[in-house]
Amino acid sequence: MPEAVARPGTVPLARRRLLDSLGPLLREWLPRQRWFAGKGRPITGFELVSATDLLPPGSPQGLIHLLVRVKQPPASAEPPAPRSSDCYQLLIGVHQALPRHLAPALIGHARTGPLSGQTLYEALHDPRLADVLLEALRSRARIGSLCFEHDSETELPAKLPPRVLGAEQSNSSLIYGESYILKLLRRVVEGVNPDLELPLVLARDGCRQVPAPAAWFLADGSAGRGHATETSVLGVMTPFLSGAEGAWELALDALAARRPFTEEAHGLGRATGAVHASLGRALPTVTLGRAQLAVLARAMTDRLDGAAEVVPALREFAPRLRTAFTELGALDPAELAWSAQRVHGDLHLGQCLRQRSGEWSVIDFEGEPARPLAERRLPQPPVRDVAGMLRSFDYAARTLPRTAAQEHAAGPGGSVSDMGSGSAGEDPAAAGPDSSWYAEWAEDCRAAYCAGYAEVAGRDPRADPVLLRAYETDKAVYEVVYESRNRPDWVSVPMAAVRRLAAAAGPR
Ligand SMILES: Nc1ncnc2c1ncn2[C@@H]1O[C@H](COP(=O)(O)OP(=O)(O)O)[C@@H](O)[C@H]1O
Ligand SMILES: O=P(O)(O)O[C@H]1O[C@H](CO)[C@@H](O[C@H]2O[C@H](CO)[C@@H](O)[C@H](O)[C@H]2O)[C@H](O)[C@H]1O
Repeated sequence: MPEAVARPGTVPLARRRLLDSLGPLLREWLPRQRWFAGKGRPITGFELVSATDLLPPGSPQGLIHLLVRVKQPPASAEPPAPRSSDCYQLLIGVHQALPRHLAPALIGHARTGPLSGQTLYEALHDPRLADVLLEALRSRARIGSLCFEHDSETELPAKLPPRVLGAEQSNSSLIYGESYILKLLRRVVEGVNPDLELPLVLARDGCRQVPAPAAWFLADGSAGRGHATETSVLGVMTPFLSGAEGAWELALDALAARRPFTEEAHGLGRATGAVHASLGRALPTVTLGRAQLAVLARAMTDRLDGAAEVVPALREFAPRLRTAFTELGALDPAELAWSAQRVHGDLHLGQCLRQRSGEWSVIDFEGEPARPLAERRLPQPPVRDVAGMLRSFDYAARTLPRTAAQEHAAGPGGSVSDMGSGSAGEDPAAAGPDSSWYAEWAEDCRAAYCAGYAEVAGRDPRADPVLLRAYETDKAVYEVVYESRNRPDWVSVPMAAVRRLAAAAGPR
């Protein structure tokens, strides 16, 4: 079954005709957006799920909130399930003539349909329109099927100056007055979204490692639609940790200065342990029996098989990688110290921020965006997150030497926008004279992280090597697919791990 996306309600005909104006422009514009998940597949059509005017009639400019389903042929053997359409959240500004400062936000000039003659642009970049969202959150507005909410303890100030977060991300974020950050989810799915669900649960449990949601907005499936559908989370606002530094950047800085990162890794392990302890307290846990292990092993094997269809370079390693999953399925559950519980689901260095106080925060509980929501919300052994972080230390240690080599090759003033010419088959980081230093750096981080985790969680992930190896392998396979779709120049990074994990499996 394809994943449920927000279904079209009774969108009036006049509104549906908006697509006559927008469709030709979106066809060009969408594939250029980092957050567009359907890159590399042709767009065969659009379907309007909802269109909501956020400004009153007669305003000199327009702000249309859109949920649009984008029809595309499914990728061949796409794991985990073929999807032929995704629903995206768009905020479209409408102007007669676009002011110069908004030029980079241009989507295009409508030539047909009801907006013919108007200039359409990405409204997040327009401070006046960003303010409309803030006001809606402040006033708990209900506009059409959109429901804006804020936490009852939170008094959101008015007129906070907005700016768009420049970072590469899977969604889009607005920062208001350096006090709050509003993440607008781009690919919208129906149902309880862990990106709001888990931080709310953690906040209620008193977990200090995760910023508590201050406000959010939803598309209420039952409001203004022809038939009841489920609610979809569209945006989540949390306090902005001003001056916080990303663990990914900190790790690369340490590598560049040839400094160890073990103290930081240890702190990150403790923070992960605290988040897991809180989730384990607040939400149900499931004992891992033979049947559960078999299901996990089957799912990992299926994902590997699907991934090998998509990325042919994986095929030669698949038989050996599969042994990690076979061993998982054959584990004696009595020997395992872990239960399954809710976890972060896509933990890596980019999801951890060091506050000015030195404390670590964990963000982005959306899980792996390509997986169906129901799967992302299943209880999992917490080792899954641990494996994600262990992979991330390896990523950092392989990324820095690649970047440095590129800078060197580009010469003074050269660009390093391309992360390397590495194809799936190469491992440039392994070839350099310093490769053992980088490998040790990652190994030390991994050990320090697990030690920090064990101090808080009471269980050392290294005590269950079969479980850990299975999850690391599963993650590396996911990363190969992720990179081949989103950042093909990075594929050699997870491919190096695939090679290492396959070699460690010995003869099949
Ligand atoms: N509460 C916060 N305080 C400061 N920066 C944040 C906060 N939340 C997110 N960020 C910044 O926004 C970036 C993207 O956030 P994230 O939730 O990971 O979005 P996405 O799912 O789009 O990747 C992070 O890498 C971080 O730099
Ligand atoms: O956008 P998200 O942060 O939700 O996660 C996706 O993108 C990540 C990259 O931005 C990707 O992470 C991979 O690259 C990181 C370095 O950029 C590295 O630290 C991670 O270990 C590696 O998995 C993530 O997998 C993907 O889901």
